[in-house]
Order: sequence, then structure tokens, then C-alpha cells
Amino acid sequence: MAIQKKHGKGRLDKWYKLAKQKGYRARAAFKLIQLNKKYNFLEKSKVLIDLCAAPGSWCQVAAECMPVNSLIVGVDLAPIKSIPRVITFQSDITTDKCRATLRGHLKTWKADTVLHDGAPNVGTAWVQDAFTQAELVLQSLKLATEFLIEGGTFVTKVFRSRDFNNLMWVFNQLFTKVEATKPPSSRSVSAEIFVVCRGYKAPKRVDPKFLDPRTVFEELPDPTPNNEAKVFNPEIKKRKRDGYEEGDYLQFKEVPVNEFIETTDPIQMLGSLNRLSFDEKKGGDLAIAAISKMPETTKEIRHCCEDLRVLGKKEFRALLKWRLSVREKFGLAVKKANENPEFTETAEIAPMDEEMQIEEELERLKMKEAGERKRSRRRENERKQKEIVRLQLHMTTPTDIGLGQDAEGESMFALKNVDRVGALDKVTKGKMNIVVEEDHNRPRKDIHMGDASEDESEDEIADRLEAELDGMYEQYKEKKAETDAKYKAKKARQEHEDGEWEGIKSDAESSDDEVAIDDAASSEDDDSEDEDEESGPKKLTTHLDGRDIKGEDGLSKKAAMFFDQEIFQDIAIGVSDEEESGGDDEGEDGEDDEEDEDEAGDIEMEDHAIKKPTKVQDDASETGTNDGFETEDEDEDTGIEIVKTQKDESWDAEAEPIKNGKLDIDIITAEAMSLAQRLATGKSSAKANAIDDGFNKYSFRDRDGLPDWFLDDENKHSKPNRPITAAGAAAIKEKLRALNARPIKKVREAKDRKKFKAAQRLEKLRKKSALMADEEGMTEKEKAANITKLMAKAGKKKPKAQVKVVVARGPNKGQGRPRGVKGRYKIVDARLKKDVRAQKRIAKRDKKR
Ligand SMILES: C[S@@+](CC[C@H](N)C(=O)[O-])C[C@H]1O[C@@H](n2cnc3c(N)ncnc32)[C@H](O)[C@@H]1O
Repeated sequence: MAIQKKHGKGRLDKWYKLAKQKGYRARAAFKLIQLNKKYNFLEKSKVLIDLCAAPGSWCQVAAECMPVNSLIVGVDLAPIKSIPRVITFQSDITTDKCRATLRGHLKTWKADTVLHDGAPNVGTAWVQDAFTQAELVLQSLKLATEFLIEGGTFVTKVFRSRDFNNLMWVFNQLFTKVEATKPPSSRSVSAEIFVVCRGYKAPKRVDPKFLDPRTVFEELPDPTPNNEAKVFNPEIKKRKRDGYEEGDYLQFKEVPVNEFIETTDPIQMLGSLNRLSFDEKKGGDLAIAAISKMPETTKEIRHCCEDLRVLGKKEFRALLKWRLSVREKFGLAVKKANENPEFTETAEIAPMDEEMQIEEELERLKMKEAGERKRSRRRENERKQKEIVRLQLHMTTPTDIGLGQDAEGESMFALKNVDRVGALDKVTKGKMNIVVEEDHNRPRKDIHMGDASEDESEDEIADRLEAELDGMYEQYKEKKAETDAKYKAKKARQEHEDGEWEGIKSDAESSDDEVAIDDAASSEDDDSEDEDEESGPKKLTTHLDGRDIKGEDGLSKKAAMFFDQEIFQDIAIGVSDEEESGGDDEGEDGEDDEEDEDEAGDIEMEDHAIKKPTKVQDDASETGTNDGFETEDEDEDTGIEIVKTQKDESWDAEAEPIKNGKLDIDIITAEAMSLAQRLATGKSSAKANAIDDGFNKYSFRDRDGLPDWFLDDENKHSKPNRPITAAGAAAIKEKLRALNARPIKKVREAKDRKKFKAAQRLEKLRKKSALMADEEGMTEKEKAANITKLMAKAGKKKPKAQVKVVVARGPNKGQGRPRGVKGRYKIVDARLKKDVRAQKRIAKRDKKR
């Protein structure tokens, strides 16, 4: 049974083995070691409390890392075998008795660090367990607030559950720096995460609500970005599960259109139905037939009735107007006020105009919709919780569920993720109070990104949705960067090349769940409020604006920078100029940034890059190092890479690229090689054709104002298909073969070392000869003979020191230098020596035969 359990969680992993080797009582030791490596809190601590310490591996680590004579106190429900330099006792950390015992041990001292690795036994009821664990965390925090010194550190394990954000918020209220991190030794399938809270603020009085699980983990009615701000709002009640109406299990709802005309609550109908049917068999035949024939019942109205769920404000308005006119024709009462009985009274007193009426109706619709959204969110949360349970049972992996890493598709389209962005960012930075203020003072659109605000115009809504989509895309990119090393590398390259990434990057970082958790505190929590105010959409706008900055020539900033390079000094840029210069200056700053090409006036080879002049590549092995050329990572999208040779200082766009019948440019893709070969034929038609080819559907794409996600997607899939000739492919193959044939770096370095040593020896020799030449007591002949001797000696290889082979014998064999052996020696096994000799003998005998 025990063995099974060990295998069950993959316990016999490297950390388990390492813990065994090092004598730690649990593999958990490495979690603390790794946390301490990152944050260095143990070395600075003199007093430490380890809550939930059994079997005691954290205490062992603390005893190793903390200064001698430190006080370490460990407590657990389970007994802890004694550990040198550590005081341990058995108690429940949620009890007063435990508190009193701790006080007894610490006397008047304060703890520099409080550790908590407590976990109730995680079984099948994971959701319940997670909650109890969260309660344990709060309990340990309570003890920490009592025993920690100002500036002290609290390290706790937390499970990534729905209470996680609430806990983070509380930590942020009590500590200056809070970071959540998962040490490498923590199993990836485990939902545990460690939160390191540094700089205890030691407030005079801690609001008991901060430490009361009932308030902290209270379920929120509306998981909008600022929901955590309402954690302590006593008015918030638990969410009610309403589910489907009794007996109503149909999701698609349809009623005959005449019911809509007759109803007194049309808004309710529009909000809850999917379709208004004109099918005469389904409703009052006559009424429907009459409605159908009316001129007011236009094609558009019929179309709107087909699917109410996809309608917008405008269509609803049209339907309501149409209903009124049909009612009028039927001689039914047409109330100017909202016909909902709820509002009838008000209508009589102060009749609203139609516009206001519609607005109000729409508002109600919106509220209803919001309710539905909430319900679907709740269903989604429940699904995730089930997934977590499945995860605990090893039926799934964390990436399958939304634990900070939604599946790609989900993260792209789950609007709620965007909602969380700002909230979590602010939660982790402890700025919830600021959010609350903003909530009061600002229009809702800044905060409730997911819900439409009443005052928003259609344009504003569109803008907001666009910004949300941009935000989601940034988030998606961040997540992708976390999991996809290739993507990360590409992004890093982009960042390196393009300072414009900065804004987006920080924005996205702050918007990412995981990143926010891991990096929140490290990214300096002192961010000013102003920075907080500049949330998502604003920064995104900055980014877009930044990209649109035009250079003097009307080029984009990036293109302008590119053409600022020396090699373009003499080249006039633009379509006409290009023609003037014979069409040779077709390069441009390729990579992925096709958007620049139009602005730069470069009409061709959009993916191709002309690199800044660098040195020749050829005699790299000669020089012994690869400093003969600049190493550039090849981007998958890069086309041509033209490297200016050292000799050819006068390289310019018009220089002849063919020398001795060979292309004197460094081309790294088959497409580019094919094109270059075509051009290198020197035929004017080839050049003209190449230019003509440049005028294709990809050349003049208008990308102004298009969102990043769209452009990135387009860049990925919509690119010109350039022909590759057999000769072009062969040339590239040959190039690569030659490149591969070059000695590897290590060999070149070894050769270099050899050369360097030879030069050193020569220098020594030169000095000695000079001394000898100056010596007075020697004849010239003697001097010459001596110098020749010196030179001969220097040229000789030093004989390799003999290695004495010693057979290991006796009880102490293999321990220390054998007696009577001087110089280099090698201990061999007697058996091995005999075997080797026997083999040699046999080989000799066979040879003789
Ligand atoms: C993961 S283990 C701790 C491992 C420990 N950090 C180490 O390095 O050896 C979790 C411990 O929490 C303890 N625990 C759970 N609830 C507790 C409570 N209310 N009071 C004290 N200890 C508790 C359990 O007894 C268990 O030994």
C-alpha cells in the first residue's frame, strides 16, 4: 500500500531521491531551499516559527541556513522527531493553546520569519480541502500577525482555488511585497503555490475581518474586476442558484408573433426568447396572417424575428416601434409609457418620450442579459472546479483547466479573462481601495470591462470591445510566451529590435494572471496610482500610436530608422527612386513587419532583409574565431540576408552582385536565392519582371487601424508564395553544406590556443636570445650555438609525463597515494590489468597465426 502511494504521485522523483540522499525528512525541503534561494530570508532570520512542520524537513533546512544560535520553533498536529537546534511541539495551530505555547517559547522575542506549509489531507473532496487549506492559511497568518517583527517575512502554501485572490488581497494589506511563486520542486500537477510576503507592516491593530474566513472567503455576487473590493461588504449575499425554471428544460424558446404584439411586457419577451414565429399553424392563424400582410411587417422585421439573440439596440428599437404600429392598427391600447405593469404608475404621472422608453427597456434587457452571463460564468466556474477535482485524481493536467493557463481558444474568447486582468493586477498590488474609489468616481466602462455601460454610445461600445479584444490578445501572447519557448525567443528578438514593444509588454504582463502572480511584487509594487489608472486600453492606444509615428519622409518610425543606416545614405527611397536605381534596392526591414513595406515604398521582397554591413564570412577558420562575421539568428520569416563584405566598402544598392560568376551576397533562403539568380542573369526583363511581381495583392494592404491580433494572423497565413527554382534550392543546399563543413567553435578555439601558446613561447625565446646576445663572456659563435639550441628546444614537444600504473591491493586500496610511488600514477584494478594483458596476448597470437 505504502509503495503504491509513493508511485501514485510519482513520489520517487529526483527530489524524493535527493531528499533521501541529503538526509531531509521530506522532499518538501527543496521547496523551502528554492524559495530561500530566490528571496534569501533564512540567512537574515534569527527567530523562526514553522507552522505545520511535521515531519520537519523545513525545520532541517532552517537550521542549516539560519545563523548559529537562532531560535527555531516547529509545531504540527503530528509529532516531529527531534531535530538539532530546533524546538518542536505537537499542537493544532488553530487553537489558543498553540498560541500560548509559541508565546512561551518566544518569550518577548518577535519572529523574523513565519513559515506555513500546512495542508489538510488532500483527498477526493478537493474543493472542500482547498477551502480548509485556505482557512489554515488565514489561521497561520493570524499567528504571523501576532508574532512577526516589523519587516518580517511570512511564507505560506496556498492552493490555486477560488479563494486565492482573496488571500492575496489580504496579504497585500499586511505586507509591502507579496509574490506568489511555484518552486521547481513543487509538482506541476499540484495546485499548490507558495506566497512569500515580505516587509510585514506591523499595523497597530489588524482588522479582525482580514483574518476571518467568513468575510475573506465570502462568495461574491458579481465576479467583475473589482469584485474583490467588495469582499468585506456586509450587504453582499451569497449567490443564489436559480437554474432552469421548473418544467422548462428547453433552451430554444419561440412564441407566435401575435403574442409579442399582444403582450404587455414586450421587453421581457425580447430578452427571453430566441424567435418570434410567423408560422400560422402555431399561433392564432388569423392574427398572424394579418400581421404578415401588413406593410409595416417588412422583410427586415421578419429577419429580426428569426433570431432575437443576435439583435442589437437598433433592431430591438425597430421591433418595438413595429409592435406599436401593429397594435395601433389592431386598435389595441398604445401606451406611451413603458407597458410593463411595474412602470405603469410612473408613466401616468410623467409620460416618457419614446426614446427614453426604449432606453429604459433596453436597460432592463441588458440587466437580464447580465444575469444570464453571470449564470453562465458560474456554470463555467463549477466546471473548472470539477476539473480541479479531476486534476487531483490525475485525470487531467493543469493546462487542461483554467488554472492561469486556459486553452488557447478559451483565453482568446473568454471575455471574463479580460475582466480579471485589471482586477487581479490591482489585487496583487494591494490597490483594491483605489479601485473602490475609482469605482465611485468614474464611469463604469473603466472598470466593468465586460458589461455595457448605460451611457455608452454604440461607438464607445465598439471601442471598448476592441480594446478588450486587444487586451485579450496581449494576454494570449503572454501566455503563449510562457509556454512556448520558440515564441518567447521570437518575441524577445522583436523587443530587442523594437522598443515599441515595451508599452505592450508591461501592459500585458500586468494583465496576465500567472505573470501577475509570479512577478507582481518583483515588478515593484510601488506603482503609482496614476500608473494604475493607465490601464489596458490606454496603453494599447499608445502602442498603436507609437507604431504609426512617421519619419521625415513619411515612413514609419521603424522604416525611417532602418533607412537611416549608412548603406542607404546614397539611395533615394520610394517607388520612383527604386526604378531610378535600377530596382536593386529592393530590400527592406523584413522580419514580420510587413506593415512597414508600403510606407517605405518598397514594393518587393517584403520578407527580405538587407542586414547592416558586417565582415566577410569566409576565412573564419583562418582567423581561428568566428569574429569574421556577425552571427545572426535566422528568423523563420526572414528572406534575404545580404552581408556587405569587408573588402567591398563601397557597396551600395547599385553595386554589381556578381563576381567571378558567383553571387557575392549572402542569401539564406531558397526563395531569395532563386530571385537573386533570376536577377543575376542580367536580363533587363528579369529585373522588370521582379518589379512587376512586387505589385501583388500583398503589396498595398491597408493596415491602418487594424488590430494586432488581426495583423499577426494575417502575417502568419497571408503571404506571397515565391517560386523556388531547382538551381536556387541547390545553391542554398551547397551553402549550408559548406557552412556545416567548417570546424566547430571548439576546434577553432583549440587551434587558437595552440597559436597563442606558440606566440608566447616565441616571445620568451626572443627575450632569452636578446639577453644572451648582450652577454659579454661569450664568443659570437657560442652565442649563435646557444640560441640555436634554445630554438631547437622550444620547437620540441615536451614529452608527456609518464603515468605509473599501480595495481590496487590491500584493505585500503584506492585510498590516497600508494606508498613509494612518485609523480603521476593511475590505480588500476588487478582483474582489469590481467584481462587487458590477456587480450593483448590473444591478439598477438592471432596475428602470428
Ligand atoms: C505538507 S506537511 C508539512 C511538511 C513540512 N513543511 C516539512 O517540510 O516536513 C503538512 C502538515 O500540516 C499539518 N497540519 C495540518 N493541519 C494542521 C493544524 N491544524 N495544525 C497543525 N498542523 C497541521 C499536517 O499534520 C502535516 O504534517
